[in-house]
Amino acid sequence: MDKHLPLQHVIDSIADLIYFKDQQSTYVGCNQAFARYAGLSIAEIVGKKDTDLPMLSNPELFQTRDIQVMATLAPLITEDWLIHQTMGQRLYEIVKSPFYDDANQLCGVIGVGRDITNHWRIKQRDETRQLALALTASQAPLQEILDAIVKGLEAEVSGRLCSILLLSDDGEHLLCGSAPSLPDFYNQAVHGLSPGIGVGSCGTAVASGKRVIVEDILTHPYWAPFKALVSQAGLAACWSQPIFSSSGKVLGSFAIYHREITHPTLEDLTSIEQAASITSLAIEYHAARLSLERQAKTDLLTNIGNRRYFQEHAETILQQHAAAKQPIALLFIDVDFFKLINDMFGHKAGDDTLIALGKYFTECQREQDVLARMGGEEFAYLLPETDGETALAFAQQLQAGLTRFYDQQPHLQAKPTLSIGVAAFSTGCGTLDQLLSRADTALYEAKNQGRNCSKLYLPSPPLTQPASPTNFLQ
Ligand SMILES: Nc1nc2c(ncn2[C@@H]2O[C@H](COP(=O)(O)OP(=O)(O)OP(=O)(O)O)[C@@H](O)[C@H]2O)c(=O)[nH]1
Repeated sequence: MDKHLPLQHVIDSIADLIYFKDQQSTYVGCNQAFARYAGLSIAEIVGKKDTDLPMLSNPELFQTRDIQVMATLAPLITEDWLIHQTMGQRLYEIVKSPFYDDANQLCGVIGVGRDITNHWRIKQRDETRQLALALTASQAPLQEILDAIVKGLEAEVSGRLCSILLLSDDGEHLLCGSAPSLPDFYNQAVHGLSPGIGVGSCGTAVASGKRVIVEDILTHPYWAPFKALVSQAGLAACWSQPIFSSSGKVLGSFAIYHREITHPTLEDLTSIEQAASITSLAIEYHAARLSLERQAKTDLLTNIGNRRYFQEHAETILQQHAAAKQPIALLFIDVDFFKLINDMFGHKAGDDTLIALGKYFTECQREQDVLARMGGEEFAYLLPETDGETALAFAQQLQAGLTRFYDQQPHLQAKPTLSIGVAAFSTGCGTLDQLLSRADTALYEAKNQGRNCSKLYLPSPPLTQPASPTNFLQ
């Protein structure tokens, strides 16, 4: 090997960008990599200043740094975005050092720039992942987590617009999960579309379970039905990755759009895959949490709300009624002689009766009512915007309709009657405990009166006459 290779030949073999400037910040030389990046020849670069080069968005800053390096005689390391004609913006770590001639006199600045875009993108993606995990662990709303993932992916590469579409539970529709940078009219048009081959990149990705790369939307058959829409939104490319659950079910799609016709790099493909995988984790965790919450508030036997569910809802509704001074009522329902059913037919028959009653109460429930199994053979209804008399009428209807319901349940061995205590606050004012306690008092009265009836709690009237021995004698 030639020990005296010319310097130019040596530096041309280096992939980093290398350049030399004189004390006036005028280029005196560079390597081929630098010239290629600038889109000029080395000869064209020599004699130019930073302001003459197309790759710098802030050339004045670069010249100021040259002056700083020459004044301090110390190297300066910075990270800067440079504009590339075809690759867009790239992040470079630039090391500027003072440059000395043969006589060891300062004669300018030498700079070496290394492309650290991919390294930065990985770091950026890792931060997005950490943020999404932290938000998920802190039980943040799903919307907030999806927005964080989308914004993190957008920040990775300038010009990207990301979106998450979620597949509805019935698998029939695409629902907008997060797309903060896409125009509202576009999101509204996509929301509710049915996935299918040829329904844009995302509809196709969801339907096929495969990644769909469309580099030029306007010429691609998958986008034919949406040309006017994407033109209006100014979108040119869309790469879409299906989001899979841990069991392999498609949950939706993660998409990256560009405003110019754009081919994905390997790094882009890794990026979209990782975004889809962290999105899947957030969606599944959220669904598991919702399911746990639902289970914690559901009575396992009858599948209606339990006491915890009732209390949470009732407290809030009561407060709203008190503020609006609206009437509100409560029905406390107890199955008559239920112990006898267990004793005569066995526990399973008792369970079947409770399940059937849960179904009956659900059928009779109005949309605004809160129904729950309070424990054992006790059920309750909270009846918003209902006064005592109306609630009593509803309780009586429940009892009257029961025979018809039982007629449709031939499998039931035991068909017991109900006793119902009714209580109401005419202006919504009072605590839930007070309302429950009054309904319980009324229920006690119904039981005492022979069961199979409803009683409305009436506060005892104040005594107008003191009791006298004559009264007792009567
Ligand atoms: N099968 C079944 N029985 C239950 C369940 N929960 C509570 N029970 C039974 O329900 C019965 C309630 O009995 P009691 O409170 O004495 O009331 P009752 O027999 O309905 O009599 P009255 O309320 O006075 O009409 C008890 O025997 C409990 O064991 C359940 O989930 N399934």
